[in-house]
This record gives sequence, C-alpha cells and structure tokens, in this order.
Amino acid sequence: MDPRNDIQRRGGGGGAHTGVFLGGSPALTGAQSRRRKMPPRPADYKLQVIIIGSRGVGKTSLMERFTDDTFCEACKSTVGVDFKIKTVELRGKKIRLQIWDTAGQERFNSITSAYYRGAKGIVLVYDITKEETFEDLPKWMKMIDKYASEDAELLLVGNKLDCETDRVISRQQGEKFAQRISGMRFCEASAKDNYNVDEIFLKLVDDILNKLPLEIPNRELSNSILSLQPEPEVPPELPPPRPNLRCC
Ligand SMILES: Nc1nc2c(ncn2[C@@H]2O[C@H](COP(=O)(O)OP(=O)(O)OP(=O)(O)O)[C@@H](O)[C@H]2O)c(=O)[nH]1
Repeated sequence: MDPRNDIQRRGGGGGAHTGVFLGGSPALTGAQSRRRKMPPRPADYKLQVIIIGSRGVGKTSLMERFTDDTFCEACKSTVGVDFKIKTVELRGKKIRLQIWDTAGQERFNSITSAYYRGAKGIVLVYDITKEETFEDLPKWMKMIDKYASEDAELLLVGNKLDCETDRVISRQQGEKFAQRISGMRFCEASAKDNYNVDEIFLKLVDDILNKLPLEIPNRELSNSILSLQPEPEVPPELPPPRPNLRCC
C-alpha cells in the first residue's frame, strides 16, 4: 500500500470564513457565539523542516506553493534564510510546521548551516532540467552530515517536473541517489503545476510523527518538540559534527 494514502488532508486551514452581511451588525446565533468564545486548539506538535539545494532549483517556490498556494514566475533569490508557518492535521494531531527556506548560493552557507540542527525534516531539492544541481547533491549531503541532527528525516525532490521536455536527470538517477543514502525518500514534483507539493511536506511530517513516541504528555512536549516558541530571531548555536556520516 502506498503510505501516501494514509495521509489525511484538511482543507479550510483554521476555518477562517468571511461572512457577507447586508447592512447592520449581524446577530450571532447561539452556536456562532459559542464558537467565537472557543480558543483555538493549541498545536500538539511544533516541527521544523528545512529546504536546501542549489540556487534556483525552486526551494522558495515549493514552500510558497505549500503554505500560500502561490507561484512566482520570477522570484528574487533568497538571501540567507526565510521561513513560513503552516498548521496541518495528520492522524488527528495538530502540527504547526515551521518551514525554513535557505539560500542556494554558497556564500550563505555559514548562515544557513546554523538552521540545520533544529530541523526534524530536511527537503533536499534539485532541478531535473539542470545537471549541475544534481551534481551538487553530494555537497549538500556533506552539509547535512556536518550540521543536521542524525535522526532528521530526509527527502530528495527533483523539482520542475512540468518541464519534462527539458529534463536532463532521469527519475531513475534521482531514485538511485536516494537509495544510496540511509532512510532517504525520493519524489519528483512541480511547484509550478502544484504536483506532489503537499505530499512532500505531509509525507515528511508523517515520517517524523512515526519516530515520535505515541503519547507524550503536553507538558513534556512543550519542553522538547514545542521548543520553537517564541520564534527564534537568531540562528541556534552550531551543533557538534555528526559522528556517523550518511553520505556515500
Ligand atoms: N517551470 C518551473 N519553474 C519553477 C518551478 N519551481 C520554481 N521555478 C522557477 O525557478 C526559478 C527559481 O525558483 P526559486 O523558488 O526562487 O528557487 P530557489 O531554489 O528558492 O532559489 P535561491 O533562493 O536562489 O536558492 C523561478 O523563476 C521560479 O519561477 C517549477 O516547478 N517549474
């Protein structure tokens, strides 16, 4: 069975409805009034995911497609790091996902590397139409081995699948690369066509949840998994190097 089928999706992100009223203040029904008084249910988990890969592969585009369902034909290159937050529901749990979008340009590596350690999931992206972005993958794996937590979930993404006619990296090449890295998943996607984008992030979250203990008291969570609040304004301290290299 395809594990993606297990992913439950939820539309309506928080149920922010806008009513149209024809004059005057609308009277609230009993049910509406009760609903307004209900505070939003806090997140069960807060997780951090980082997107890395060479310049122009579509990291920002994947993030923005997932968080805002938008696509920019001519985006500016990311400077340093940027982040967005999206709340998703999986297996009855509410998860506040913080997605870090990193600059692909090498000159920002010293900044971006500081964000690897806190990530429970890492999305490594290449462009299926640009060979050099695929050839750069071992370099990105070295960054992961050096800076990321050893138990971070890894997902390799071949982006720009809508450009099939310009493809220079076959699906098999992507699959083969991922198979050589312990625990790394692989998929192809298109931020432009919104193909496999939700699946990338939801599958990653699903895999992360799989690794977490089933029932953790909320108090414990707030000291560990929920450690992202308040949002960090400065990068966390650099972690020690990973002892067991995953890169081949
Ligand atoms: N055809 C196509 N173009 C895409 C896709 N995703 C991104 N692009 C385009 O590729 C270019 C680079 O996209 P970005 O999302 O800025 O890439 P990035 O990896 O964040 O780039 P840096 O911030 O420089 O590292 C933009 O012109 C996007 O419109 C896609 O799925 N298909």
